Amino acid sequence: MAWAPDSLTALPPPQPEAAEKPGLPEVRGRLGEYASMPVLQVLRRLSSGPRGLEEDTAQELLARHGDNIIAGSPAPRRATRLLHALTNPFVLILLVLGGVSAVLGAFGAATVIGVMVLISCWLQVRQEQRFDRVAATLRAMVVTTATVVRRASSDAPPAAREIPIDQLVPGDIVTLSAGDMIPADVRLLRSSGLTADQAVLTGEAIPAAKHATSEDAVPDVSAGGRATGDLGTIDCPWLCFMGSTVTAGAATAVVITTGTATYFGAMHAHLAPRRAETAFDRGVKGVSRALIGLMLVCAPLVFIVNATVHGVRYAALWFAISVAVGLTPEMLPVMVSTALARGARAGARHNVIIKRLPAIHNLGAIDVLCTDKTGTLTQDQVGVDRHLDADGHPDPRVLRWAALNSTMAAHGDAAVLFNELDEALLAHAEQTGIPVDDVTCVDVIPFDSTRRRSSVIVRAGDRPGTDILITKGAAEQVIDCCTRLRRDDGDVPLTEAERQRLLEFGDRHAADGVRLLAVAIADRPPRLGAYRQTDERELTLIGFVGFRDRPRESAAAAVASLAARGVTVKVLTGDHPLVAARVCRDAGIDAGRIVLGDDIDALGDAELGDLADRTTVFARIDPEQKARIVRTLRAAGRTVGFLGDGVNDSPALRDADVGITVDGAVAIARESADVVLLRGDLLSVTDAITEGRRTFANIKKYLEITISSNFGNVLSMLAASVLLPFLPMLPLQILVQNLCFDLCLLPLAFDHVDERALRRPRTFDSARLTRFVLWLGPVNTMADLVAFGILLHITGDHPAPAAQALFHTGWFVENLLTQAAAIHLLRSRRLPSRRDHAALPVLLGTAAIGAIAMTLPWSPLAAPLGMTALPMICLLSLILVLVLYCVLIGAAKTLWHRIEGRTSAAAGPRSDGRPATW
Ligand SMILES: Nc1ncnc2c1ncn2[C@@H]1O[C@H](COP(=O)(O)OP(=O)(O)OP(=O)(O)O)[C@@H](O)[C@H]1O
Repeated sequence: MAWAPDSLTALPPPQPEAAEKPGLPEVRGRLGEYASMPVLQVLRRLSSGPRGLEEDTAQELLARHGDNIIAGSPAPRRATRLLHALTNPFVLILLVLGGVSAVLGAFGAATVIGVMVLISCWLQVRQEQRFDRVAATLRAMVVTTATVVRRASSDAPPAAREIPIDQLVPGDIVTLSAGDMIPADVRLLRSSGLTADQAVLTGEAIPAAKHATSEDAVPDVSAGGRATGDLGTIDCPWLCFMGSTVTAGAATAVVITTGTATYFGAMHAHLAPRRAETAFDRGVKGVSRALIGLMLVCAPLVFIVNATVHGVRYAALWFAISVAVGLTPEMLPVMVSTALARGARAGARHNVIIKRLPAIHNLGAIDVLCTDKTGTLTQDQVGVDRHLDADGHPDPRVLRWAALNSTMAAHGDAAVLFNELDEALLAHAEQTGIPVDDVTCVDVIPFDSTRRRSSVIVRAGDRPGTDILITKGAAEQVIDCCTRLRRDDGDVPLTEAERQRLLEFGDRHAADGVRLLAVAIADRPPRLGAYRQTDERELTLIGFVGFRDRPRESAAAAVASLAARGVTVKVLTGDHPLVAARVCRDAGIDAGRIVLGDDIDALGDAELGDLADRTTVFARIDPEQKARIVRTLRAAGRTVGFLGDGVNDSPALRDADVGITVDGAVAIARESADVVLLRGDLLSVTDAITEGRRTFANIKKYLEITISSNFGNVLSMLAASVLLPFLPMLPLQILVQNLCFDLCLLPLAFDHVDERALRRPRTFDSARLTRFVLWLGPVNTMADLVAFGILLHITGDHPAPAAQALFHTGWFVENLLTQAAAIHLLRSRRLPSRRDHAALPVLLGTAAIGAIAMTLPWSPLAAPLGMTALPMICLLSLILVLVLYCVLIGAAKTLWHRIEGRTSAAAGPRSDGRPATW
């Protein structure tokens, strides 16, 4: 199913002018009209021309048409958010329990439950609003732009410049090249080898060929009996549509419609969200379901035991309801969104922009990072190092042909493909004074990562009547198309032995870290029709140009730090295997046996998954092979991050658990990625992963502490039901205590995290969480049982109702104090110390619980809550129980980590980087 690019959809509310949304038939009709007109008429209708709009006119048009955005996703109103919060399963459970309490006449309990619902919903609405604001701010830092040709005034020359795509207006002239997002619905004016990925609208993965009609030709609408409306469809070759992307080639086009009036705007409601459910969503859902299950088992059990032992059904029911409320983690959604928003803000401080907030969890869980080579392991400062003839002698003529190929790639005013190699060639040609403007361009067969070569066809003034085809590209790929070889004394046939020699020559340079492009040419008779890839044959090889890109100094340290964090780095490159090996060596990566793209096509998914697990470097792979490697690694149970910045990386960026790109990446890479690094090196990825783990560690802490503590309480209540002749705590008191505990746990989202928790990939593991709760919950109960014994001993002489009030108050105080202590004792692997202590918000939260416990029984609220002041002896005894609890829980936790550590060690070393459970 198609997905919608973020920069077009996740936008602020629509402007009034853009609010009227035409339907699909209307949009198609309008596009069909434009498609059926000659180009000049299209330009006249839009009051535009090939020199572009004047800036003032563009501003007027912007005011009239509104921003070029899709008015489909206004921020939900507060009431909608509130409704959403009310339908959260935890809140629904509370509402049901509150309703039942009210029907049974327990108005106090119903009121406290109502307060809990209100607080939980209010916090959730507020937190969601903050969450959206953080997400919008971060997205705004990754602006997608379009290249537009405009004039400052009517007599000023046209100038091309980048503007945010939301500023485009009908009539704007835009230039498109590989990797660009098509920013509006456009009619092509000129094009060269253009193909567009329209999957966003059609779901069809194979790019569609697009071309302009000749300048003033009226498209033949009668051909095939096509009505005007049909021309407004996706299939129309001279229209390109907002949201699709240029996969190859280049074009100049005029904007026909923008924003909601585009095809994409009309379709938007029917498009799928950006991504399906993530591992994080599934994890939160799984834990929520487990908690609801626990509550559904425990609460009836408490009711049955109480009703059987004491026979008081109503009281037992209220009590069971309160237990159920206590077990419901209604603050979980608030906690999760608070932690994610904090993580995203912290990431931004490290120059890491997290475009989709739930991706933070997946960042922390990454155990394999697949990366391309240029810009991550190298500095992306490519320079021409050598230019050699076919015999390996320096030859400036080869440089000139190669530079001509690069210059002509800038065909008309649109760059067909202009990557770092072309840039380096042109810079070098300029420096050395080699002329590259003495020919005219006839056609371009653009570069693509599967062919790994690009061709241009030129005419030179001194060779009238001949088209010269110039091809440059990966040595093997160009040599494959050659039948002759240029020598000083003339061209000779390319024999098999020569072919082998040339390939070995290429390998020798590659082993030295030099990217070698072969350059070949051929004369062709002039023709009217376009040139195609099949014309790249029977060429004459004239030589090679070699490039160097210095290794990034930080790469080795970054790779080592990723390894120390349990993340295996794999390099997926379209480059030569020996260049890849050299770059890896410089970056401290042991390349091992390098696997080539051609070797994996015959493999089934399972075989490839296995091979990918064992392989560090894949070379000469095309974009689909990159994506397939990522998919098979995921299918084999790995959590895969993919770091890339090119057009050829976008399928893999989308298929990875977390797509990571850099700020200077092509638009489609930035659209496909979840995370954008403002500083493009691997060290930023380490920062991003660490932030992901920190966020997840805090969510995990919240779950461990709240569930183990509540579970311990349930066990204590069951024990009390059997041992005591009365309920151990009043239902209302359970609810108040639960409310205090829940609120004081929220600051855990801002807590410090133990360095050890950041060392390994982490992911949701319900089984381990269950073991943790089953191990530590009963320790909680042990302390409670001691407290029960002491309280029974103290209350022995008192008359019954007063004794019960004292008992209830005593356990209320003891329970709150032990819960506050549990936050500090369980929040980290280590026991609290000066080096490892809670963050200030957590300290304040627990201080608040302590203060509530120590003041409530003496406050005016004591009587309504059925509490009484505690005698000093009782208080001191409870403090002793608290000390006992701290010793027990500290020992139990240390033992737990030891046993779990041993179990994981017995299960095998984790040098493979597989995610550790928490
Ligand atoms: N502009 C170009 N013209 C001709 N050939 C090129 C050009 N750019 C790259 N090539 C050739 O195509 C090969 C693959 O390039 P591609 O850009 O697909 O690799 P990549 O996976 O992006 O590489 P990296 O890992 O360095 O980012 C290069 O090794 C080179 O031989």
